[in-house]
Amino acid sequence: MNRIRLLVLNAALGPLDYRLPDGVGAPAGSVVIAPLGPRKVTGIVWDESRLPGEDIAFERLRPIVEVLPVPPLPAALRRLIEWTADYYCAPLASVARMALSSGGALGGPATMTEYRLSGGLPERMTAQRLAAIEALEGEQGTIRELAGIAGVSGGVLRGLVNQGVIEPVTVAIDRPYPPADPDHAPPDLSPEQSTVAARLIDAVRAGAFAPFLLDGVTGSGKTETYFEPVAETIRSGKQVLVLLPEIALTENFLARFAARFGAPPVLWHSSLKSTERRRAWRAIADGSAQVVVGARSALFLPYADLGLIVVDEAHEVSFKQDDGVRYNARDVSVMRARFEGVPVVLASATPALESLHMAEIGVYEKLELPSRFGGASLPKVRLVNLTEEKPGSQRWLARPLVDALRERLEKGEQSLLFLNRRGYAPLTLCRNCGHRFKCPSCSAWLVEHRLSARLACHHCGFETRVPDACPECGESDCLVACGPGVERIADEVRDLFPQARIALATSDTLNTPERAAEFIAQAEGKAIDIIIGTQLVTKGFHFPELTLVGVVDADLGLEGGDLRAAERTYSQVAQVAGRAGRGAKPGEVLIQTRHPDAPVIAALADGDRDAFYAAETQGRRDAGAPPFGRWAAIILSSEDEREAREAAVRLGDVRPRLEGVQILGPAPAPLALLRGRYRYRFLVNARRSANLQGVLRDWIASVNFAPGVRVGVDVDPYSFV
Ligand SMILES: Nc1ncnc2c1ncn2[C@@H]1O[C@H](COP(=O)(O)OP(=O)(O)OP(=O)(O)O)[C@@H](O)[C@H]1O
Ligand SMILES: [Zn+2]
Repeated sequence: MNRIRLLVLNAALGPLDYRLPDGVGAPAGSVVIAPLGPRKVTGIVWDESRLPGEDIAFERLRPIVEVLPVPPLPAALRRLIEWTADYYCAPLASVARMALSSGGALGGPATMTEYRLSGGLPERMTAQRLAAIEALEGEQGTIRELAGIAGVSGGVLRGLVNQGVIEPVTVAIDRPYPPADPDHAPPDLSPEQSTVAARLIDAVRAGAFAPFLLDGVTGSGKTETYFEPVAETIRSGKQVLVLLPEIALTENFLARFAARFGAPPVLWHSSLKSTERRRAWRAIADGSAQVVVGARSALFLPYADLGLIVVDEAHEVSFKQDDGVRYNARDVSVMRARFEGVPVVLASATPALESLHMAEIGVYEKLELPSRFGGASLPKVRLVNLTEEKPGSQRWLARPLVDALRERLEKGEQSLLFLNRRGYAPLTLCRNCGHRFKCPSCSAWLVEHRLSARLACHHCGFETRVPDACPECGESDCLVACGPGVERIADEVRDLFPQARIALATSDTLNTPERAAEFIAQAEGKAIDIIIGTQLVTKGFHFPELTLVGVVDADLGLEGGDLRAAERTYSQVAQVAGRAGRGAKPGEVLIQTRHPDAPVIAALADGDRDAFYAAETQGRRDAGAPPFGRWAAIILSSEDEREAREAAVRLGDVRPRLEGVQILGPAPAPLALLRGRYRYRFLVNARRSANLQGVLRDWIASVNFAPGVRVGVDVDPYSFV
């Protein structure tokens, strides 16, 4: 049959049928270009039975324009796309788009011109030319790259090209990646690690769906351990996907990976250059990319032959995507493994409650690494009660923490201060008239960044110079910073210890892989005494000389009515605490708090993870919260506040009244204005047995919204703003 059904990559369009020109084959999954009115669209040939469409007579169908030269998306990936769209109430096209996230790659193989020495000599030899020719011996690259190597201008080299001294060569753009060697440098695993590795290797060999929770304390060597099943997968010729929560972590990971396997893995993240993105996409799709390390967006790529998925730091909230398709990469990973029929490993020292629950009910197999590698012990934790030990005015470090820092400085050991707040101060106001600096397009305060002399909105990216005078009353020298951010803590530390070498580690300072690498090198090389950082430094890093961790404000995360506030606080503090004492010297953790009796703080002080999870589990059970019940949020937004409100009221008027489904709202969202859009919110709490997605879909479909209204559905929401 040369009739095909296309999933067109445009969320506003339904499936469309086309005709295949004679002699053209396009099995399901093929990526094609098709005419649409006067335009052309990209589409994916979809299984007709799974995508109901209109019945249009064959004669009326238009022929497609061409089949793109890429492998068809495999069936397992098509099933994953369907599942994700269905579960997260997202348009199929929006999910499918994530699989085709390199426009360049879809064009097929391409070539470029590189240059190398031809062996000839110039008519007139100059000292500069001679030096360039010597430097380029054995090199090949673009004129730009060669100019860099030879330390001359491109003009000099082009002169040599004209004289035939340097010759052009045509090469494929997508050079193959250097192969990883599974037996390059295997470590000696501890007995504990070996047991876990052996179990995972068995699962790789079995080649069937098997979800694992790798629950190992900080510093237990989870990475070293899961590298063994990675090696086994490479041996079998299949591909591995390792998901990491943050690009800042990848530098560290890449170095360890290269040490173990003799070559770097293939990287995937949103800030890849388009040529790298193209090269990676094609290698993933043709199966030559052995190990892909990426952010959550790597999850939807068209792996030719996946053999294993690892989600490292699986508890991390950044696996949850909060715009576009709102999905949780941790959960979708498990689904992908299921459709692919391969093992998946969720690794963490502080697993999400949902993951632990799955292990408890026997769905995930739990593998444990209960002790640190190499005999290191877990750090001692001490609470600093801020209601008793008050820091001075405009100061945030209490006496015990200052003393502990001093002690480390005297001993030449490293400390880390953690405060999850970028910038200098979260709020700036005018002493004269009380004016507070607000974002013009969000209901949020502007955060002062002193390093860049700016006031910035952390929600929409709006930035403005710090003014000399108050824009409201015109008074100068009257602006006051309220509360601390990491930059302000750094000032305080500088004040206390002028001789200390200090490093700020935030997404503002470590915003490129080079800067992250430099920071790691300095910290490992003992060139830093005190690190002051945000959540960026809470995980993954291994600095053997670091013996003190100070949590500046453990209560910060508990503010705001977030469903997971306690869990997030627990994991953040436990993770950052886990950076202390990983080497030979024991570590100590000081937690500053105003609520030493709050269950989560007490559990952290006692190192009693089980008690914390037990209490948290009970709380969730009582509230019908996940994993015992289900949550979803609906957010209606519009640039016009009245339009948004009216849409919310109309949707509220037709709310379904069903057994086991409770609907709260509409109410203005806590972030009532975001990026210039007014937002109203419903929260839906359903029993596990209810068909939550079906209810949401029918309900939303029953209202015709004004064109300016956007309807966002967030299934299993993390952020309640
Ligand atoms: N078998 C081993 N042989 C040699 N070194 C090891 C071994 N296992 C772990 N290590 C080293 O111990 C340190 C801690 O390991 P790793 O960073 O993998 O721990 P982790 O469990 O991922 O910790 P976290 O959850 O805190 O990030 C690393 O420097 C690692 O190289
Ligand atoms: Zn803003």
